[in-house]
Amino acid sequence: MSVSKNLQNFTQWGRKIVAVGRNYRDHCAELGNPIPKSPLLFMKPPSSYLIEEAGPILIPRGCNDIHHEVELGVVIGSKCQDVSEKEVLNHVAGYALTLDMTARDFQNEAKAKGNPWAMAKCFDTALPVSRFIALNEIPDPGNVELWCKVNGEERQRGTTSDMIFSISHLISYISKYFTLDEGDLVLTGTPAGVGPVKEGDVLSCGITDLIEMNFNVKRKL
Ligand SMILES: O=C([O-])CC(=O)C(=O)O
Ligand SMILES: [Mg+2]
Repeated sequence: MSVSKNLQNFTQWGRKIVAVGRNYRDHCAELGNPIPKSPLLFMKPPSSYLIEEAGPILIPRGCNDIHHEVELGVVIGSKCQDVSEKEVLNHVAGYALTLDMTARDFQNEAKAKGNPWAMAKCFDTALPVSRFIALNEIPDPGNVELWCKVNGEERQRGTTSDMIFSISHLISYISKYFTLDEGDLVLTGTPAGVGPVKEGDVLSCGITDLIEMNFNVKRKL
């Protein structure tokens, strides 16, 4: 599809972000979570976007266990409402490399109490994001290798071919319940290897042979 209205700047559109959790078996196993029978969805706000030039990832106040989760993001190019799996790729404008930063201690507390995950997932700088990646740069989104390093040491390496629910399935499923609009972003879940970063660390992640991004980590004062 053609990319309209300067979608390259999708982070400035202020559009919604739908995140998928537990979409890789190895990540479900490492956190002791069951394999979902249907996609597990949560939201992140546009205020959590962090581009590389904008400064460090800020550990939220009171958080003592913030985790990296490298994920492939899908940028929606046109309205999706009850879209079939076959039609999904006609509505995709491009991609982005993302980090679904997670305050794991806040999330564990929320899980134990049966509460929502907003405090764990929505804080400022919780969504480091790359430049817009055009469709032709990722010819097969079902076979993309993602990696993540902390201070140069590899922590995550996985491929989107290991997703439990494919990108087509995820976007079709979401669109049956709520409308996705041009400029929205869908985070597709993280492979295994999630773990903590601390103040002073450098967090790097990439898509093999395509893109890399680096962020300093600081504590919010
Ligand atoms: O916090 C979690 O483990 C759920 C999640 O976002 C993911 O699997 O990517
Ligand atoms: Mg995630």
